[in-house]
Amino acid sequence: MCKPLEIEKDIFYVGVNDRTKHLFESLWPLPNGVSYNSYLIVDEKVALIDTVDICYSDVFFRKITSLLGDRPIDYLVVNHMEPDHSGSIGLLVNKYPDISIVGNKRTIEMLKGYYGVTNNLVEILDLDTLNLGKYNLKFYLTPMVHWPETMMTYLQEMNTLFSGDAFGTFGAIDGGVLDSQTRIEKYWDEMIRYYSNIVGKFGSPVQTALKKLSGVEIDMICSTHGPVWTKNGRINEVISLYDKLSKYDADSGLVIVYGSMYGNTAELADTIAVSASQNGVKDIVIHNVSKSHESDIIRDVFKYKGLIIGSPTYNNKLYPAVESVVTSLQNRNLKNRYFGYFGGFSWSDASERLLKSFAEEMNFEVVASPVVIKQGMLDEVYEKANNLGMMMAKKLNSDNSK
Ligand SMILES: Cc1cc2nc3c(=O)[nH]c(=O)nc-3n(C[C@H](O)[C@H](O)[C@H](O)COP(=O)(O)O)c2cc1C
Repeated sequence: MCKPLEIEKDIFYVGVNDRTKHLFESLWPLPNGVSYNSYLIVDEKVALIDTVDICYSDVFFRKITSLLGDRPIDYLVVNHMEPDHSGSIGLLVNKYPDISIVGNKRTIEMLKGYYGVTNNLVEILDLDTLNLGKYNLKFYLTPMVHWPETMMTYLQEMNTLFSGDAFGTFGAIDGGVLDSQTRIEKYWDEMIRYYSNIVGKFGSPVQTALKKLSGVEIDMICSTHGPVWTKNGRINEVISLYDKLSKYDADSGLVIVYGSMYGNTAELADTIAVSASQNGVKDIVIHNVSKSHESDIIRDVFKYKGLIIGSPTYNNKLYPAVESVVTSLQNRNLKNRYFGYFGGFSWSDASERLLKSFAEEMNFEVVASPVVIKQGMLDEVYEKANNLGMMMAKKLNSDNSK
């Protein structure tokens, strides 16, 4: 069993890795696993920050015991009640019956609802502090990042922020817990996939939280998933990334998302991409909705400023997997995209109308007329597709030259 790692004086990592689960929230693939992070602060009083998924409680408790022996834990601070972090609370309370559980009003409601825990609760208000001896914890309520009870806990004397799911990423911890101890590049796309799929809807609350914390000196961020971000590592980049994603800002580049049964819509996608490329766009990603996982599509849509969606008409609607992507983007309140669309039909088109109303609802800037094929490809359709690729490239290039 891994011993708890002292990541900073008196702060110990007692989290666990999950390389077994295939789908996080039964939805999102975990090709590199995921970690459930928990931390112990050892002072005159001992505070545990969050717990882990109940499936890993055995390893978790053995880690804690190997560090503390018979010494009790005085406080559990609950930054987030999602069961991948709160799952071991029931067992924790059995093991440490005198432990005080610290949370806000919403946390306390959920503790009762999920685990029937109603004793030894310490309800804190925004900006309250808790003394542990030589260290003090300060609590920042950050509702809807990404649940209503979410809060962050700041260890004042160490400039360390325990941020809950914020700044977290998919990907188990392969040895190095600190970002400075591991090659961090492998986490980058997974962090965007995590943000865009799990937190993506809540750009505005994330912005509110970032503003609230803007005056706070932060040398280390301990989130509940993935590496610990440090001053000697990538903390500034991670904060900037969160800021950018939550503002729905994106890099110059193009995502083309399409569905196709018989190849006509796919051919249009390629034609548009070639035209965009010939007009100078280097970052182009094409996703076939029937093959790419939707979470990868959403990640790339959050990454890039240009978005073009294509769909055949299917039973007078969008192709089902395209409709699913469109709904997911609506759910995530995606903003500020250059948009184009294309489609196909055989007798009565719905794709053009539906993608047009999607663009209007999302307030996207439509860069060119849509391209729609009736049955097979015709020369005039190629021209329109070329035009769409070129107009998208012009938009993206003009941003780059600003
Ligand atoms: C199950 C099914 C339902 C369809 N529904 C419609 C429809 O409602 N209206 C229409 O005009 N075409 C409909 N089509 C025809 C397709 O939209 C058309 O063949 C299109 O070109 C397919 O694009 P693809 O070659 O990219 O697969 C349907 C095709 C299938 C297989």
